[in-house]
Order: sequence, then C-alpha cells, then structure tokens
Amino acid sequence: MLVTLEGLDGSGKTTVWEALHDVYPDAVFTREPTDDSWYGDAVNRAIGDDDADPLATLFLFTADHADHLSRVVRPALADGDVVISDRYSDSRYAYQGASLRDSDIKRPMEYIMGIHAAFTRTPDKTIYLDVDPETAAARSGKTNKFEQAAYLADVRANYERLIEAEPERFVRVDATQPPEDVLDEVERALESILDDA
Ligand SMILES: Nc1ncnc2c1ncn2[C@@H]1O[C@H](COP(=O)(O)OP(=O)(O)OP(=O)(O)O)[C@@H](O)[C@H]1O
Ligand SMILES: Cc1cn([C@H]2C[C@H](O)[C@@H](COP(=O)(O)O)O2)c(=O)[nH]c1=O
Repeated sequence: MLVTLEGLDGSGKTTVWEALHDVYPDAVFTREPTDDSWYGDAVNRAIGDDDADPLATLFLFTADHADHLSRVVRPALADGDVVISDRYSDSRYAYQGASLRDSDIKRPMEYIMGIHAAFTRTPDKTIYLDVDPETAAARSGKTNKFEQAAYLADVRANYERLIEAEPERFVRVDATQPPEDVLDEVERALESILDDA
C-alpha cells in the first residue's frame, strides 16, 4: 500500500509525516525529493538556483523519482510494507505544471503525467493537506522560488484539477486547523485506508 502526502509548501506535510512515525513504526517512511541520493542532491541544487531552467528541473525531479521508485518504493511494496511518502508524483504534476505554464509546452501537466505514465507507480491513496497560498507562503518562510503566494496559487489550481480527475484517490484535510487537529484527521483517514486495504 502506497500512501502519499501532498500539499503546498508550508501545508504541514513534514510535521504530519514525522508524527506518523510513532503511530506506524513498521511503515516505510520516505520522501521526494530524496535526501539520500545524488539525484536528490541535484534536485536541491535546482531548487536553490533561481535561474535553473524549468524543463531541466522537471527532468531532474523525474530522475529522482525513477531512482526513488526502483531503490525504495517498489522493493518495499514487494515486501508487503506500507509506504508513506512526503511528496511524490503529484508534486511534479502540480509544481512543474505551474513552472512550465508559459513555456512552449502546450499542456504542461498532461505532458508531465505522460512522461510518468510509462514507469511510475500511482499511489493507492493521497492525503492532500489543503491550505490557501498566502498561509502556505507565510508558513514556509518564502525561502525558495517555489514558496511564493502567486506561484503557489497556480500550484493549488493544479492540485484541484488532479483531485477532480481522481476524487476516489484523494482525501482532503483542512490544513488551516491547529496541527493537533490536522494530525487527528490524518490519523483517522489512514486508519480507514489501512482497514479497507
Ligand atoms: N496546522 C498548522 N498550523 C500552523 N502551523 C503549522 C501547521 N502545520 C505545520 N505548521 C508550521 O508550518 C511550518 C511548515 O510546516 P511543514 O514543514 O510541516 O510543512 P511542509 O508542508 O512540509 O512544507 P514544505 O513542503 O515547504 O517542506 C513549520 O514551522 C510548522 O511548524
Ligand atoms: C517533489 C517535488 C517538490 N517540488 C518542490 C516543492 C518544494 O518547494 C521543494 C522541496 O520540497 P519540500 O517538501 O519543501 O522538501 O520542491 C517540486 O517542485 N516538484 C516536485 O516534484
């Protein structure tokens, strides 16, 4: 079972993901961008470079995803583990879909989904921590080019399109609630996801 946490920067994914370690000690906790590979290092260089080419950045994130899948996600799923990933392919569809909005690529989100279709493993469930772009930017501290409210508004619109296309995969959680309430709601959602599995 592959469960992913998605949402804007500052929506509280990492806070929730860390708290879940105690609740599900046997699960495999992982994240994108990865923090234990040179692919992840390359992605982090692109995130920190305001002049990085958006298309090149897409392919760096996608390379990191390919490595993450073959090295971590697929082996864990083959062992029957529950995998909980802080960000995954939907982040690419939503963020790089927004970054490439004014590029030569006509329908960037569909293009990115097309690239992934041949090799990715779609999550079984995705918990979407929903927060408005202004709160997201303020919480994240606006430390990189992705953490700006106007950009995050486009990213949020892309997440909404993804949810509309696959409503059965997504569980929306109001992430403007206090952290303990967000965590309670995520825990209840996960319990029901795992019970139904
Ligand atoms: N529900 C909440 N209410 C208020 N503040 C929160 C809430 N959840 C997290 N925060 C705070 O917001 C900041 C960002 O949280 P966190 O790192 O968990 O978000 P994130 O979604 O993982 O962000 P990013 O994608 O940028 O890594 C932290 O300072 C955290 O303490
Ligand atoms: C996986 C992924 C991430 N991003 C962006 C989102 C954030 O601004 C940064 C780093 O993520 P973190 O959760 O704050 O560590 O990268 C992206 O644009 N595309 C992706 O596929």
